Amino acid sequence: MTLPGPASDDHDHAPVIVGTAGSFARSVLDERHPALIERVRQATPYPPEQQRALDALLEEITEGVIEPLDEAEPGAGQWRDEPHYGQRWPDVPFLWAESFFYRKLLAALRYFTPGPWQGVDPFAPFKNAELASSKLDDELSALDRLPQLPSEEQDRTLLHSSLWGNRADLGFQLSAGAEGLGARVPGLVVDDSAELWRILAVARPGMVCLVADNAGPELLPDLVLADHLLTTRRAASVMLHLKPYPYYVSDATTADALACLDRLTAASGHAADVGKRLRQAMTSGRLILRTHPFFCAPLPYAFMPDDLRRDFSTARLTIMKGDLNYRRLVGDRHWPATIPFTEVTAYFPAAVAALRTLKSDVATGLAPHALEQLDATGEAWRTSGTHALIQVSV
Ligand SMILES: O=P(O)(O)OC[C@H]1O[C@](O)(CO)[C@@H](O)[C@@H]1O
Repeated sequence: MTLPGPASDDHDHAPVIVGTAGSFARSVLDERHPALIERVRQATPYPPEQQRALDALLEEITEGVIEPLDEAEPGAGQWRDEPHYGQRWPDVPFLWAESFFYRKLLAALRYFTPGPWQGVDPFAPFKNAELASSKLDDELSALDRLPQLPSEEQDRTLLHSSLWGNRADLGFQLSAGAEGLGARVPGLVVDDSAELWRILAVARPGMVCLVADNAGPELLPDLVLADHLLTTRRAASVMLHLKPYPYYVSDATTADALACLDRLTAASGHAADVGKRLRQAMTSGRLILRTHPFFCAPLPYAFMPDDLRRDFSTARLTIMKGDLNYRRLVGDRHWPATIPFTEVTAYFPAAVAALRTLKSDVATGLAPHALEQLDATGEAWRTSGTHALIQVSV
């Protein structure tokens, strides 16, 4: 999974994000990852072997250098030729370091090793607690008011619930701590939603790819949006791309998608109707699940493999959810924030939309005056999850 050469000259110009001292990336590596190891230990009574492996991982990420996976680890071959071994974690690309951390965490917990712990999602206790929360009951009941809204308002409401659902990521909440998440800033940093609806307003609807991000409170509104696209005939089918294994704490896997469907069908009113329709859509092939291994790769989408490129190229529109997908879509670099979104996504094989709350340093496609205003606030608008955007490139 070595990063191939730059896709274009532009990729040479903006520095790749690494864990520079004092940076946001560094706080993730130094604070969030050790805290996550502790949370995982507390959530599940792992036996001594796994406890020792967690100790070793903690020591490696805090005091050591990056070590390859053990040769006996299933799938180790895919990570054999990486160029970053022997370096300190903050000194390599942040995107790579985070991705490899999650892979090593799963190796320590024997997630891929045949035996009693194979396939046990270490983040399931957190995901389950979120999905069971009564706050979600209220949000699902609120859907009953949807049919009374004018159709444009329905579109906007469901698109924005899916967008803001992205704040509900458990890794992010780990560092938000007791103060909780800052208040949302209502106006979007960029709003290309009119273009998004225009792309989907065609006589013969096509397939829409929805690249999911977090499970539970984000995936539920994503599924409701998928149902809305199908029922309003903006999409003939929806291909829902999920993670093939647990990743970035709350990222959605197939098990999480099925749990969300159950949560919908077990609700009442409109939510239950959505759940039933989506179950039918799955059995009839109009809601298609995919778990391509590339969704857990430490690479930008510019380096996606041909089969995934084919899926995206046959879609009328691909909707990328969340911050990590955004970093992978535009490249995890210190871009000038005013560089056009269309320029950094020019390699993408068809229309693509990003629905993201801002939770890392990357920003593109901002109008110069918007950037000035944001910087003038003195707030951490890039990383605090208080701001959001909808960007589209055709
Ligand atoms: O769930 P999301 O929106 O992809 O956000 C995950 C984000 O969490 C981080 O891992 C740390 O903030 C980011 O680097 C990443 O982009």
